[in-house]
Amino acid sequence: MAITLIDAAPDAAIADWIAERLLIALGRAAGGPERGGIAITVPGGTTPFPILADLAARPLPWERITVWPGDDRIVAEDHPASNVGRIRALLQPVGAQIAPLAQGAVPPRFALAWLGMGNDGHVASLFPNTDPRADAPAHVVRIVPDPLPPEAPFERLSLTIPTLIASDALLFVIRGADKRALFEAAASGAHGVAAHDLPVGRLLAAASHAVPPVPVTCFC
Ligand SMILES: O=C1O[C@H](COP(=O)(O)O)[C@@H](O)[C@H](O)[C@H]1O
Repeated sequence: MAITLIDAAPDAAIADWIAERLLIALGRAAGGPERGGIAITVPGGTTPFPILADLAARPLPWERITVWPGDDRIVAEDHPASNVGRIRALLQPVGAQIAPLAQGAVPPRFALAWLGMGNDGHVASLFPNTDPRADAPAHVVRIVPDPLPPEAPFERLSLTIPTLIASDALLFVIRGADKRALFEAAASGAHGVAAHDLPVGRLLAAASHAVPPVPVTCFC
């Protein structure tokens, strides 16, 4: 599997990596059918926002970038738990187009699908008990986590594994030794079926089986 693990890096170094990938993707898109535009997806939760703030301060051509949340909590945009509200607050002022999730929406191919991961191995809002599996649709789904995560006890909207692997590259940014161990287990299967069967494991497996395989980088 084409997975590159990069040891815990400061937010600025991760922002450097992302900015470089965005510029490469924008260069490829110039003159293409999307008239030079690209779409990316970014995570919610806590980890991404300092990195997004760093990126927003950089002179990127944000007006050519459409940003989709990878998942969201079903709350008003001005609620502190709204991923799209926090993403919009940072990136709309610098010119990015923001695409709030809507149930049934079909996302574009992403130049970069940036993800976090929960302690339970959830990615986007695909939780172990509620992730649509073999029949996962290629559109945004509504999910009721079971149990509701105490830190954000809301119903969710989420991209699915088929929509996430319709990307040129996957990026994970995760923090902490426990999450790193879980990610490595999911990637290698070394801890058996359980880690592979988590949403993160199934996403990594789908990325590796895609044609061509989707490259994965993890800052962890
Ligand atoms: O609920 C969520 O949690 C995960 C992980 O968040 P973090 O706070 O541990 O970084 C996140 O990736 C997801 O987008 C979010 O909605």
